[in-house]
Amino acid sequence: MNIPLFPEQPEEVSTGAIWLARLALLLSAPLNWLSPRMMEKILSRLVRKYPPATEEEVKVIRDAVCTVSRRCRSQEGCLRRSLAVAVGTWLKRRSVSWCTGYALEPFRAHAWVEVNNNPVGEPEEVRSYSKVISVTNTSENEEKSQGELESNNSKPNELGQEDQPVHIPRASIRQLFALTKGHNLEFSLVLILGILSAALTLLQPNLVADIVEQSNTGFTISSSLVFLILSLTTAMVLTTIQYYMLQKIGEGVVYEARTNLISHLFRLPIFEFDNRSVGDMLSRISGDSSRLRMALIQGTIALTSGSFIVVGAAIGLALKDSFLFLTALATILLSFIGILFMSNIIQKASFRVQKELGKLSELVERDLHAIRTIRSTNATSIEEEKATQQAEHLRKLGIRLAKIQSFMTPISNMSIQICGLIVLGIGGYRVSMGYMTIEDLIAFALLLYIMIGPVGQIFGAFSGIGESLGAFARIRELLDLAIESDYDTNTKVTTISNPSARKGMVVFEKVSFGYKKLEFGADIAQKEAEMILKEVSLSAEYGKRTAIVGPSGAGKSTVLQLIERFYDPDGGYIYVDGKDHRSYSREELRNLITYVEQNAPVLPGTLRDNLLIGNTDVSDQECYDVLKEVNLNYLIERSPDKLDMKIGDSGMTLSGGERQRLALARSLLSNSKIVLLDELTSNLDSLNEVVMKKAVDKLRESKTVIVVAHRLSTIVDSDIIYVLEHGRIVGSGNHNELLDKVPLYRELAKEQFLDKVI
Ligand SMILES: Nc1ncnc2c1ncn2[C@@H]1O[C@H](COP(=O)(O)OP(=O)(O)OP(=O)(O)O)[C@@H](O)[C@H]1O
Repeated sequence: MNIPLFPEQPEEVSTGAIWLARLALLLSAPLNWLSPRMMEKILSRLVRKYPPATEEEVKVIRDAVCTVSRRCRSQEGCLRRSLAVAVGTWLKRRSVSWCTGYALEPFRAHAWVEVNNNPVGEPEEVRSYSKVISVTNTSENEEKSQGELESNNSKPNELGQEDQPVHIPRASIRQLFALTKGHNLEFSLVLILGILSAALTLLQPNLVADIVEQSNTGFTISSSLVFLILSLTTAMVLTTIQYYMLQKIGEGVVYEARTNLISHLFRLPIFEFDNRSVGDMLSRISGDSSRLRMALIQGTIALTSGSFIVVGAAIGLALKDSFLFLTALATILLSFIGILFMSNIIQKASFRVQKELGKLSELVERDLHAIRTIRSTNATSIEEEKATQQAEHLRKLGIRLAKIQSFMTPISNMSIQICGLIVLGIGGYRVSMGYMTIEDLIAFALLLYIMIGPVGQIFGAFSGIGESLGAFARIRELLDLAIESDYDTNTKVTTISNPSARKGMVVFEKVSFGYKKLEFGADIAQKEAEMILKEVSLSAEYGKRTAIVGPSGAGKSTVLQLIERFYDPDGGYIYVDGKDHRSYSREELRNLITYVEQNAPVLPGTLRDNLLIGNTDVSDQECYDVLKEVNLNYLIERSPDKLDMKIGDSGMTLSGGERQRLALARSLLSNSKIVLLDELTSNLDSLNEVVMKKAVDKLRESKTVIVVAHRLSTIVDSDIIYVLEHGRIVGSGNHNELLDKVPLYRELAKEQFLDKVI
């Protein structure tokens, strides 16, 4: 859902208002970078003196701002527009209130303008925003502040249809260099060093000219010679320091990009992982992040010392002969346009290389995970062939990129040579016509020579920046995805309460869900074929064991994933511990629940690490006790490292059954009220199955336990069993009741020789 924060088709306004809006947008632009509290301070200072605007006046400015600024479907957009309206009214010596707030869904934050506490022309929905900041137009005392915008000014995440990822995402140089924000001091130092070394370099031709002039009278150690040596060595030292500092900044930027990406990936909604490959994500963290360094170093050198030398030499050239200078400039500009065009192609080619590299990582990573299956099925050569083909494809793309890049150097060299030839040709002509002296032409050529290196540097930087922008675009593609909490709601969302959903219970009320996201406003009834769960109603009580059984693919694990809020239902309600489960923050909700996944994955690390995931407040003795309870005590007995014994990557050194028992041990240690166990006994022998049943029974005493199982022997004595078929509940009751009235259950029981009443 997109709330029209401001009208997308504003009313027509006068040209004067449009210009006022442009000015207001320009003046308010720097405010966009400030924290909401700072904005609040500045705006309240601005508006304090002036009388309040009328709603009509504000609407005119608002429509003008909406006409000038194109879109407003994000936090950033509404901030920009509402600030501009506030500044626009101030320019007209009027004032308004400026507010920001939280929306329940789908936006995290919103900003708007109020007159006499009424949002101007906003739809009803805005009233459901919980206000965070309000700057009033009457007195400072009335300024309200209810806390700061949470999660700082992180980039907006839009949820509209328009935001489908484009095929090749683009990133701008500004966005790339914004990564250096935390290194302003170092950057200023690099800039100063750049200016100093450029100044020293520009001095050198004059010093050489002096030395040549003085050498007419024989060689002497003149002050010019001393200065020349000094300027050469000082410039070298300054450049070394400059390079070192840039490398340092580069490392900082790579670190920043990497950590931002990692932290963002950890917070993406689960559905984002359904169609993305882990290998590709990893290559963005490792390869793409490293590529940012190159652009920053090359670009900054070119833009600091390089551009100063170019500007300084250009001024010198223009002073010597402006006509000749303009001719040289025209040739350089022409090749510059060509290079710019090629840099664009490099960016796209580099993006493709990175993307294919991601695919190769994905392929190898997947194979390495399934290495046992690959070996046992003799599929090594086939998989190797696939990886080789992908590497070959990558090689071809790399060569294509190299071809484009290698054009850059000859083009820049050729343009420089052409420039030199033109200067000499036209210069010679001008000397012969008496427009300039031969000494001036020599000096001109010398200055041009000094300029050549930095011009080449600048051209080269475009190639490097193009490549880094390709990599940065891939990083941004992930960073621009909304994180899980963006879809969060707050306590005010509590909608309908269900009297039967009491404390400690998990209740499903007509829950429908499909993995394929429905368009906004789509009728669920008409999309039944796409639904994995269809109007599922069930309830799991505290102190009882609730089982869900059914054929493979019926939707059993999906039920558990909805309770965890990995996905949100398309219809119906879920109540957890007496409340609509959307009324909790995800963190609160997950604190209430322990979830043991189907394959009981184990994190790489020690036995202790795995027992204490999410719950560090556990003593060693408790760990030993719980391991004994699940019959895993032999693990610590056979290893001298005890709880610190290492478990291989993904628990490879444990058997499937041991992993399941370890997962159960973890849930026995947790303090959560609700335990969800998905196929916990699939890998167990009958002895260990009995041990597990006992442990689950112990859990049931103080928790709500929901068990998903194929093997009916593990759940026949559950308090209530739900039978799920094709996403629908086809029966519920205890084992005996189900045998009697649900044919599917009877069939399942018969297959497992459990069709006897117990
Ligand atoms: N992330 C996903 N994206 C799309 N479809 C999915 C996803 N996860 C599961 N499905 C589909 O949803 C259906 C129900 O899956 P679910 O894992 O809930 O079944 P299940 O009853 O637990 O099966 P099993 O007993 O084999 O584990 C299946 O058809 C499955 O293919």
